[in-house]
Amino acid sequence: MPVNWQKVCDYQDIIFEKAEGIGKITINRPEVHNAFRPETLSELIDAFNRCREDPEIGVVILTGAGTKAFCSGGDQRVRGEGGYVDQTGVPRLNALDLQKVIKYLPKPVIAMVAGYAIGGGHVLHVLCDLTIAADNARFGQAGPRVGSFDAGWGATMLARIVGHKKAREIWYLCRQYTAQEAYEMGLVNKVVPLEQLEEETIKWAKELLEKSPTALRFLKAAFNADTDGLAGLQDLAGNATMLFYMTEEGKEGRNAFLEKRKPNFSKFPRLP
Ligand SMILES: CC(C)(COP(=O)(O)OP(=O)(O)OC[C@H]1O[C@@H](n2cnc3c(N)ncnc32)[C@H](O)[C@@H]1OP(=O)(O)O)[C@@H](O)C(=O)NCCC(=O)NCCSC(=O)CCC(=O)c1ccccc1C(=O)O
Repeated sequence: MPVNWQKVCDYQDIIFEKAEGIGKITINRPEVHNAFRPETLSELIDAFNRCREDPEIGVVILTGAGTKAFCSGGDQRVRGEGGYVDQTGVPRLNALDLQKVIKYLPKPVIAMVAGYAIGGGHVLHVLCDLTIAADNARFGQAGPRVGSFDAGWGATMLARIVGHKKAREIWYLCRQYTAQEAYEMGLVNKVVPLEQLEEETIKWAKELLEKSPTALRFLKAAFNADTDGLAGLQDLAGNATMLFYMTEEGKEGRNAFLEKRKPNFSKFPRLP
């Protein structure tokens, strides 16, 4: 059954739609294989933040317009000195800000990849929770060929996923890998014929929507905490605080303060 996507709001470089609990964000610059410029990244960050705020959305799909590319990374035409130059003349590296937003969105993000996922575009799919690839997908890094590198999550998360030897090969040699090769190295979750890509991705999204949102939220935070040191722990701990605020024990502390009495925590069990 096809999903009846409804546009959420207007953007210049992206399309943001939602339906049936799923947010779908599409990089819409097919003339440059969906390369991103600073404005694209600002819009993506805005759309992801809206997904975070929207209680109707439980899963987000990130994709690229057309069948030729998911995303080919930074738009080399606007690369200046010190970053990618926006329309006001300011050089930016705001792909890094988008990476944080995807990684810390407390909802699963699925990369739906047809065609090229290259350079900074490849890093985006690496940071998504899951990747569903069409059989025409091609994956790779391009930095050392074009005088760039992502020595943050772009390198280190990739190594966590495919292992150090393979990650070094991918980054140092800038080769491209087929969808099947990416599947075999654990870089994508499923490969399907191009014409089934959206149907299969929606199937995975709906399966996620049947699961406990709090369980998924904590699992995502735990996977982040494993790699992100104190920042990851801060996020995991924030989720724990959110849950604690929902308990009677948590509420007793607040109520006692507001009622100007001593809190009575004696009724709460000290479980083993
Ligand atoms: C993806 C290709 C291998 C596809 O090749 P092919 O099918 O032959 O198509 P083309 O004819 O090359 O491309 C069609 C059309 O698109 C234009 N185009 C493609 N990619 C880009 C791009 N990245 N920027 C600008 N334009 C692009 C291409 O010129 C064609 O247009 P015409 O008008 O027809 O000429 C191949 O396209 C390819 O290799 N593309 C470039 C890949 C690449 O080098 N990407 C950049 C890597 S570096 C990067 O992404 C860093 C950005 C980043 O995220 C980052 C990292 C670390 C810190 C901070 C940041 C940050 O904030 O940005």
